[in-house]
Amino acid sequence: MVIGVLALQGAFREHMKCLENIGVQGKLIKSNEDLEGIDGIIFPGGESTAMGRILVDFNMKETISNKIKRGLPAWGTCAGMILLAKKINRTNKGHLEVMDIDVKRNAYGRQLGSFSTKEIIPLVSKDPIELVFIRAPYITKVGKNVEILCEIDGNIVAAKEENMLATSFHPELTEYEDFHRYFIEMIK
Ligand SMILES: NC(=O)CC[C@H](N)C(=O)O
Repeated sequence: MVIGVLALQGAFREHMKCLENIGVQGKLIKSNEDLEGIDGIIFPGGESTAMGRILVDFNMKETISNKIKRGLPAWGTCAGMILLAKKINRTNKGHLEVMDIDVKRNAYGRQLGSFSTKEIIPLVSKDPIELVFIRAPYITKVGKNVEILCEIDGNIVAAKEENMLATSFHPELTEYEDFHRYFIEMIK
């Protein structure tokens, strides 16, 4: 199994390390050609506007969006979740626009709104795992096929829809690999 990690900007190295830790081969994705031969793709945290613009500049936006719509498993963490969302901040605009969620950017405020917490996420881990939120978004609305995996203080921070997974937080920045294992199980 080979998991692509979008490597245009943001915390892609951390996701590569987590994949290595669980014995899964990662592949840095910097062009459409790199998309060949991958079994899934991860969109890391970073700046969604920057990543979205580079996807357009590199002519990757439609290619990736179509692959996900045709079933390529995809997981977005923080900015990566924003890339997947159909709607951002109640506009009708997104980036890849593949997952039936509306997201609010910088939902906890900007840098000062960053925090971490330990939670049990029933479908993902039986023990509490650390969730790290950095200038994080959250989901404000989900479509009928979206399964909510985690809510904190009434805000949706993790969800799944068919072949897609979205987390407001950064599992790649913690020692907990439960979400990476969960994503791999989604693919198997
Ligand atoms: N840690 C992150 O990925 C921050 C996301 C960033 N605030 C954005 O809106 O794109």
